[in-house]
Amino acid sequence: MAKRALITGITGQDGAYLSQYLLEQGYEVFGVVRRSSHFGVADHRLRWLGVDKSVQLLDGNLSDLSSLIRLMEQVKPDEVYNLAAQSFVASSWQQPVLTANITGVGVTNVLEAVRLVAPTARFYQASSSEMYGKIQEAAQSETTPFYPRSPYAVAKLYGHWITVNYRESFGLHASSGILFNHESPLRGIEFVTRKVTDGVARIKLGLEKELRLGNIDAKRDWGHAKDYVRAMWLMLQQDVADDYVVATGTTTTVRDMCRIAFAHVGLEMEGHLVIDPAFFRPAEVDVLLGNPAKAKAKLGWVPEISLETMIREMVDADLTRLTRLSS
Ligand SMILES: C[C@H]1O[C@H](OP(=O)(O)OP(=O)(O)OC[C@H]2O[C@@H](n3cnc4c(=O)[nH]c(N)nc43)[C@H](O)[C@@H]2O)[C@@H](O)[C@@H](O)C1=O
Repeated sequence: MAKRALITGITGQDGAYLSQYLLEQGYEVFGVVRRSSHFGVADHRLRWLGVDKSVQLLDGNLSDLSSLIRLMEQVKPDEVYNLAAQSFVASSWQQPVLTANITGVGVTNVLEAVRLVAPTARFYQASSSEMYGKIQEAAQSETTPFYPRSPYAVAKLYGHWITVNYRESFGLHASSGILFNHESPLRGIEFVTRKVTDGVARIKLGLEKELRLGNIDAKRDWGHAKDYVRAMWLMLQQDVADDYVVATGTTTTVRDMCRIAFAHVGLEMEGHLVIDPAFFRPAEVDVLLGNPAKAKAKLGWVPEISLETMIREMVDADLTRLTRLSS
């Protein structure tokens, strides 16, 4: 019998790559999709990977416990991956209550549905390196204290601890992956890597002249989403549920990431980059650097795709996309 996986946030970047990975492993994949008047375009990432016809999309919402209970009854999942969230840090200052309700309390709704209907299912929570915020240790591991710096990070911290609590209170097989930034050609355009690769492609094609960014001194530990969804799956294959940092162990400034993108198309960054105060945040996370030693030792997980390779792949994908659009 094929294993059954239920993914919240299936239409996002990680949902799409995780679906592809699980289908390759022979899983039946079900995804929770919130209703929207744009339903027809919601699955564009799944289509990009060619897996849209192989997954089953079901109507549900993290803020509606009854919908999640019904989905658990219908799907009877072996594994549940909670990837849904309001995930854009900058927006969390504009929509702090929605972010708390979905990114934070939404986790409890999924956990409750699992506990009530599918208590033997294995559960994965998408926790975030943003929880480290104002860092308390140079390289952040599972034991580093948290110090969130945005409504998003505060909500993720709640989601993280409620996952730990349900594991300890009810014996659920609930694991939390503390994932550092992970990107790909399927990344949303509002996040800095994709904004840069799309902007560089537009400048190369003569569609734009400049790229406007905020704090380019910020440093992030960037990996590839394709590598990171493998770590999610590995966590749920362990006998005992636990929490793991997933990162590359290398940190790079936004400036240097940007330079890689411009260099790939043979352009100088200096003549095109404009610093725009509109993109600065009320409170910034200056630097993140993950220590993935535990994931390596216990899961045998190592990232395979470098930042340079990923940024080049993203620029090439944006060039192709924009060329197709303008022809
Ligand atoms: C792990 C974590 O990873 C992501 O959160 P993020 O790190 O906030 O990602 P980002 O790409 O929006 O910003 C990265 C850095 O880049 C700086 N930056 C400069 N100029 C612009 C700019 O123009 N746009 C943006 N977006 N950022 C800019 C910005 O100030 C920040 O320091 C999410 O997936 C989140 O869900 C998550 O969990």
